[in-house]
Amino acid sequence: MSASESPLARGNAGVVFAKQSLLGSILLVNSVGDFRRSRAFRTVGLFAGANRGSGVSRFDDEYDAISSLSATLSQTPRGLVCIKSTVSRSRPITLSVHFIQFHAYPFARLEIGVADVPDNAAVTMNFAAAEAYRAATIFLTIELWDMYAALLIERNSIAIALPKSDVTYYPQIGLTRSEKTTYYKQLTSLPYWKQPSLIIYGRPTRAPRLTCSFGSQPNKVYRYSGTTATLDSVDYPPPILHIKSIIEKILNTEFNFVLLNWYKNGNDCIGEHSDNERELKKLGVIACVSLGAERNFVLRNKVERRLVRKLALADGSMVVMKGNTQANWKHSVPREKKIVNGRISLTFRQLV
Ligand SMILES: O=C(O)CCC(=O)C(=O)O
Ligand SMILES: [Fe+2]
Repeated sequence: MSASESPLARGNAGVVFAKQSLLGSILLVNSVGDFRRSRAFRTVGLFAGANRGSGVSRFDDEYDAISSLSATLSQTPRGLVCIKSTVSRSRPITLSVHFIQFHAYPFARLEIGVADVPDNAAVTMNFAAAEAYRAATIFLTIELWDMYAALLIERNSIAIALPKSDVTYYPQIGLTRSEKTTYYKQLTSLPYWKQPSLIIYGRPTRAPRLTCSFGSQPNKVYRYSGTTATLDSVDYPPPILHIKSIIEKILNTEFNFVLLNWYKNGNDCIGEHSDNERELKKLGVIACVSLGAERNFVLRNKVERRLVRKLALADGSMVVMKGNTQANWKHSVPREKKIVNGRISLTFRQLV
């Protein structure tokens, strides 16, 4: 079907379901046919395709190449519900159809299946058969996709074995390559960045990095190292909202404050400290998402000073500190003169 024949172009295809999910916007259209790229119909598709095997993968790295979307929604024997979705692309390649089957309410067991089908394989969207349970099923399925994504991200996480601490490294939180670069760019162009002044050993000092902060409660202030982070805005900029919603799903917790650090190059850094201010919830969670250049994150035991663990924080990764980590360990992002590119860290916190 050529683009001009596309149902969307003819205006007779409608969105039957759209939801912002852990994986981006999920969209089902009520007709098989060409899927035209437009702002209103952003990301389509789930999991299949290019980065298969890398954990959570999505189409949008390649979505210029996507030409059509179709999906099958059907109830299989034995009460299984199965959803298949496939996206055809302009380039002839083998597509993957990924489907989830859940065996029994309330989904004691979740099975993920992957099968390759030839490009442009005829796939029907059988809404007639699906009508009765369509809405509920789609909703549940998307919840399941989210669970699956969280599961994959969780499965790929690395518990950092350090005494008296609870530190986990998530190599990727599921952002696409293009999200990582656009979010970095969008965040660097925020108007709020400033160089905080800190009191270090009683002396006022300019911090070797830029910061800004956002939170849900306008009157909250957050003091650290002798400075006060007042909220720059109670409106989280869109990239932060997206990242916040992703990590809240992965970690199954909520954050009401985020402090951003922008290290313009390897000369910028943050000295050893622990985040144990009284404004922070006792034994709360601090989740630190990285965008941009890879930097080392160094944990050092407060008593056994030679006990040190260095983590390289990749673009799109997250390190999570919980429990008594702050009580027993300090962390820093040391100067690394050779690094020319910038990095932003988003440190999500829980203020009381
Ligand atoms: O940039 C980082 O990864 C760490 C930032 C940090 O420790 C903080 O803001 O408290
Ligand atoms: Fe910190």
